Amino acid sequence: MVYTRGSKEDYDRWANVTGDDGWSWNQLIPYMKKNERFTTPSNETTRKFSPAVHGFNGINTVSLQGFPTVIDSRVIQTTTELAEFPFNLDMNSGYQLGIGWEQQTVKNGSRSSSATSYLAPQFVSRPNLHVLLHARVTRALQTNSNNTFRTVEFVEDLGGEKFTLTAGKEVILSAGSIGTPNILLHSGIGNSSTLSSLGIEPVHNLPSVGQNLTDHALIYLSFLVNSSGTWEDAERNATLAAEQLAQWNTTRTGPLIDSPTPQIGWLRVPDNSSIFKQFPDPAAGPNTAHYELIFASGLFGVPPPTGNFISIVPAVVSPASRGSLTLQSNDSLSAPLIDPNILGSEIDLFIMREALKSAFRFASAPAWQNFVISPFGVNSTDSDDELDEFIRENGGSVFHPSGTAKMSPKGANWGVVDPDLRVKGLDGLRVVDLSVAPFIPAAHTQFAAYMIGERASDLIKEAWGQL
Ligand SMILES: Cc1cc2nc3c(=O)[nH]c(=O)nc-3n(C[C@H](O)[C@H](O)[C@H](O)COP(=O)(O)OP(=O)(O)OC[C@H]3O[C@@H](n4cnc5c(N)ncnc54)[C@H](O)[C@@H]3O)c2cc1C
Repeated sequence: MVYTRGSKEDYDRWANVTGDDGWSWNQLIPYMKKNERFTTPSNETTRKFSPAVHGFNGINTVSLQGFPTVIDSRVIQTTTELAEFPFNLDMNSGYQLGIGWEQQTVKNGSRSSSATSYLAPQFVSRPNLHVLLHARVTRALQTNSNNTFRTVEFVEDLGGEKFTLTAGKEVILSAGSIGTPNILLHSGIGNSSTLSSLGIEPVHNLPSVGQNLTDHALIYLSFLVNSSGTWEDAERNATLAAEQLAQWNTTRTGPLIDSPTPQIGWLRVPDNSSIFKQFPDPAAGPNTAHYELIFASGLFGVPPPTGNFISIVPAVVSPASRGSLTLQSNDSLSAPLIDPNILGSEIDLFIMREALKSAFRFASAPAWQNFVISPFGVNSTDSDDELDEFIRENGGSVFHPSGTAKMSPKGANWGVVDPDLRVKGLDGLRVVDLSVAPFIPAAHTQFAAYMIGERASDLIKEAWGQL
């Protein structure tokens, strides 16, 4: 439900690297507005966002926090106390740096998603749209000639009969950053020699398929606090939890109407950090975050038997590390091998360590006096080695896999799709999902997925003379 766009520089980098200005921030603005229906809770004023940068008539609802938490005023007060954490009225303006109110894809207290927006009942009932439930695509197949892939093979029961469908115009593959390269590889589209060694007939040599897997790493960092009113109250009290759920079920009010993160920060390590002597800056530009701080009034995961907690969760948002997705067998229903390689690059570990220290500094501002007791499970005085151990023991993913079928300029000998999202060198097959992102944006990634979908719909209409 976290709705963040990233920086203008993130998308301008897409445009630069693909040679297609249509992927730049300014060119994507109409799609941002087409996607977004910004709504404000009735008690809200403009003090939490900038109306100028939002769409109010789109399809997917974006809103602001609707229920207060015990951290709200303290987070905002800290932005007036520590200069390194400036307030940013609207992190979705294209300039993301600073601390501000989170925007969330929530409509009237419930999650707004592609299922409730683009596939809402009035759309899913269109006569020219057929949704097959429980169907799993196994491969794209050649249709007529070598270079044309307009046929899709799928099963309805795992291991059951295989069916095929052939599209009149083209096939749009939208299986996500894991599913899409998995299907392409089983179709013989990938690194030909690797596919041969697995017993898959190589059909089209595209070594970049499954490479460039990029994700955001996080650490669930919590602090013991001297306060009630955090999630743990309901987690340890079944009656209170049942009351909150009943309130949400009956009136869509109460603490369960929001995403868990009322504020977010986007920050950079200092430009003169020693690490930049060894590594280039992985961010898209000087106004793009290296790391994020995610604020929450509770501990993520199962809480210990006693104590109340808040979280300041650091995440590395412009990572240099790249993982990969490969196959373990030629069985198109077997799971792929995923190597996330999170924090695999030394600079990502450095940034995560600095982000942890930044979270400690944030929690030591005067605003948190007599509230924060101590970090939980780690000490702010720990050495770099101890922090690295804490990171390695507790690191995880923000669940933003991207880039495994990345775009490259037309004619490039690397990449998987052209800037119009057609698979390089093939006819009839287009990829429309986050796998085409050449770089992961410094943002939670649903927005980028929506932008790819919105622009793709125009590219497809244009290709078929319907724009
Ligand atoms: C737990 C979690 C929390 C997240 N929270 C946020 C958040 O708060 N904010 C945010 O911005 N982003 C969030 N994200 C990230 C965001 O959901 C993704 O970046 C986004 O959904 C990617 O869109 P996509 O279209 O590329 O892929 P997906 O949304 O993954 O869509 C791919 C679809 O293809 C289907 N599929 C895959 N393989 C096959 C196959 N072989 N046959 C048929 N169908 C197939 C899948 O079932 C899926 O429905 C979260 C992700 C996760 C997992």
